[in-house]
Amino acid sequence: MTWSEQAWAAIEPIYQSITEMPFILELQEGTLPLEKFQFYMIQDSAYLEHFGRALALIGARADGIDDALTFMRFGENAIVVENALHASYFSDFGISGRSAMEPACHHYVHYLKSTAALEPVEVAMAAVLPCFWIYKAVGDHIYAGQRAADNPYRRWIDTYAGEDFAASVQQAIRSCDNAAAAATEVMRKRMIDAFITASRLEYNFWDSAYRLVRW
Ligand SMILES: Cc1ncc(CN)c(N)n1
Repeated sequence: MTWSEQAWAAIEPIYQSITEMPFILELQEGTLPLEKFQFYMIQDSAYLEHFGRALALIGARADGIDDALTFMRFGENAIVVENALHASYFSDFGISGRSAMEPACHHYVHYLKSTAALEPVEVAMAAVLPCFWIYKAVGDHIYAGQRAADNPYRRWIDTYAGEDFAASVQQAIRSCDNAAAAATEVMRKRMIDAFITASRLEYNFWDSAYRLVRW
């Protein structure tokens, strides 16, 4: 079993819970209240900036030049491309300006940045992997099950179910598998733990948006 197969098996129950969350079910149906999507988008815009910074830091700390380039590009992509998507969503969904991070976003961002700065780089790579892999799996899941022809959230769904994102996800999985193959058993276990923690924080992020959790 590869490290990534083991890691996914470890978060399978978390992933199942994510697919059953009201936020995801209502996004798929197109019935998610606008206020909850706006809350999510505003928080996600802040998240993406700091996610990008964490990725660039992992790139700077990566052992090989290929991983360095890969993660620096991921970092650039998170900030430039996804922020641009959010900018257009902001006008489509009547959101203006930026706002402070609420607890779930704050917790997730600071977990990723402290892991990227202070933990071994392979653990940091594993910590950012759910941000790729879970979004791809959820995007595909929603895409496959959607019925509403006029779903207002269609563009969000298409982004994460799309081919461009799929290529980045495969690359992120490969980097983790390569790092794990060269690591000790103890380090592989630490990588799995980081993957599980970040998956829980993905769950929290959607759950808090649905419940509009503020400080
Ligand atoms: C919270 C979160 N996690 C992951 C992704 C996908 N990059 C995102 N946009 N937002």
